Amino acid sequence: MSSRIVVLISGSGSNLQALIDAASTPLLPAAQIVHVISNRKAAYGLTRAANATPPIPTSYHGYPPYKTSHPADPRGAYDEDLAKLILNLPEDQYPDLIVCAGWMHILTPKFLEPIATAGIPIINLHPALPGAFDGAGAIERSWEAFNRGEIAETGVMIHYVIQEVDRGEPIVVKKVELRAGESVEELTTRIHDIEHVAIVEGTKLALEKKKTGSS
Ligand SMILES: Nc1nc2c(c(=O)[nH]1)N[C@@H](CN(C=O)c1ccc(C(=O)N[C@@H](CCC(=O)O)C(=O)O)cc1)CN2
Ligand SMILES: NCC(=O)N[C@@H]1O[C@H](COP(=O)([O-])[O-])[C@@H](O)[C@H]1O
Repeated sequence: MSSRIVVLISGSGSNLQALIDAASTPLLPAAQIVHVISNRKAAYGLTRAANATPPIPTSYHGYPPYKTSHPADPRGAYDEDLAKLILNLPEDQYPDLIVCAGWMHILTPKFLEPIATAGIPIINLHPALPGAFDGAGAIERSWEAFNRGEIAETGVMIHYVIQEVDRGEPIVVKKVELRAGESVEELTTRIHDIEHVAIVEGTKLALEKKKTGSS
């Protein structure tokens, strides 16, 4: 029986593509990407899902309308509906695991709590080492810190998602050495290549941990 993975994206989807390519191979055995959700309509990751064989169902769940429809708590209402979207997926798309793969939206308890109640772990890819450069723009900030002489290495991690952003238990941590004279673009390319390996490894481990009850 294949494990079912729902992937949340916001952009190009190169990490989603790594998961698509690895699913049901020895890199990620007995697993399938069953649904992709983007908070940005133009995310190329939605095209990657549509172009997969077989095509992967997708949803666009945009935030802007909630600013007017729910002025008191747009983020909470958005997150509540995102949880309902996932929990109401048909049986063959109901996830064993949710993977944030370049998902650029901070998730509140209005999402985290119903998903936790349903027993669905959430993991996230973050291009930094545990406890460093939490939040968006981590690659750029680590490059700047290196060039200020503050750090000598950065990294990529896959971690469980908790309310405190990027502070969930790490599953995979890969260190990345920083190189004098390297541009931020060159560093970004190196880090992206490492991300594509880490996200497959982390997803495999998270599914194994769920099966053995150790997550
Ligand atoms: N509760 C949690 N939510 C999220 C986590 C997490 O660990 N706990 N991980 C992030 C992913 N992420 C870094 O890995 C991250 C992404 C985006 C942001 C952020 O500041 N987002 C802004 C909007 C930015 C934009 O739209 O460009 C926001 O949500 O207001 C921080 C961290 C996913 N969520
Ligand atoms: N805090 C999370 C974060 O910053 N994630 C970043 O989003 C990119 C998504 O790329 P992709 O859409 O090509 O997978 C990733 O490369 C990662 O560095």
